Amino acid sequence: MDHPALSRPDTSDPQRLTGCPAPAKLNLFLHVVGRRADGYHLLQTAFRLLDWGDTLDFALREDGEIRRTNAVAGVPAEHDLVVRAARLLQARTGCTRGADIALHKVLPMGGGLGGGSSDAATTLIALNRLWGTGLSRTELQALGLQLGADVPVFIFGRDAFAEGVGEALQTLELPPAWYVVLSPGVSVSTAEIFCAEDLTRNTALIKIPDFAASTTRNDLQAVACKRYPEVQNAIDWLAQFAPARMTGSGACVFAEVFSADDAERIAVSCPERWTAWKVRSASRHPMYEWL
Ligand SMILES: C[C@@](CO)(OP(=O)(O)O)[C@H](O)COP(=O)(O)OP(=O)(O)OC[C@H]1O[C@@H](n2ccc(N)nc2=O)[C@H](O)[C@@H]1O
Ligand SMILES: Nc1ncnc2c1ncn2[C@@H]1O[C@H](COP(=O)(O)OP(=O)(O)O)[C@@H](O)[C@H]1O
Repeated sequence: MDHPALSRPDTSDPQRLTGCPAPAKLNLFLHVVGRRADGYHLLQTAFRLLDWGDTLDFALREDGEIRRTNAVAGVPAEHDLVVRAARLLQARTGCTRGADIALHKVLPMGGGLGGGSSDAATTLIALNRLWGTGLSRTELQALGLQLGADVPVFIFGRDAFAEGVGEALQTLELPPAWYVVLSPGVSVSTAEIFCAEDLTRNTALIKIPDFAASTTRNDLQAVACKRYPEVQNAIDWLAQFAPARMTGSGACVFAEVFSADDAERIAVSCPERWTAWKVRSASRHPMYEWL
């Protein structure tokens, strides 16, 4: 499937920010290298930002209320990371302003594309500007980590090599690339995959320069494929064209291809029961300069 590229928000009205992008990510590799006492896993992973994602609109409210103004299938407003992010920023800064928030969902949920986390990151960046709360990038990253391990990288705003639970970030300089991203039509719970008895949790540490050359993998892939055979089927199908692997805890799988034309050709030949997208990398978050 084709999709519009992400654009920059409209900032012409000081009372609102419309068309704020929330890009997807891929985990180019993901190694589980240990486990913390609280059960969270220590990782090494490479995050790649994509020129594809959700968009959000924010309108200032002076009464302090946080309202999501549209329905989102499968995500009640009170559970939405967007609403939780807005409340967290209020609590952290003592801000008495509120917002109406519209979330235009494009990314498949439970896909390992980080959609919910990116929505939350965009909310923190946008409201920090709309409310004039003035937190720095580092402060927002720390706040975002309270919402989920994947939130900080979207505030960091660049391709990154990540350690810790995904919050210790170093910039990665990667050449532009085209990908085919394929959703095998199942939604995978991140917690379910990390809790699995059969997950390998002791992969040896690598150094950043080894990343391209070394044999990396996604340690979560075998676990997800065992529980969701369609993920393995999707990898096998995509691997006919280029090396294919799962992103994050799944369910989406991806392959880097040589050109936009190759991506298009492969995406349109995807079996009907799945959905495939032609996607370009984005080396920076479109709102990177706001922090
Ligand atoms: C696997 C990754 C790779 O980028 O992405 P997704 O597949 O979710 O996109 C992330 O580590 C997911 O980050 P995120 O989706 O924010 O996870 P969180 O909400 O913080 O955690 C959900 C659950 O996953 C487990 N979890 C998550 C991250 C981590 N480093 N170790 C864990 O054990 C915990 O059981 C936690 O309760
Ligand atoms: N704004 C949001 N967008 C998507 N999912 C959300 C959102 N807020 C909360 N969630 C919850 O988070 C779960 C996983 O979200 P998502 O980020 O799409 O997947 P993943 O973590 O696999 O990348 C969803 O199934 C949903 O229950």
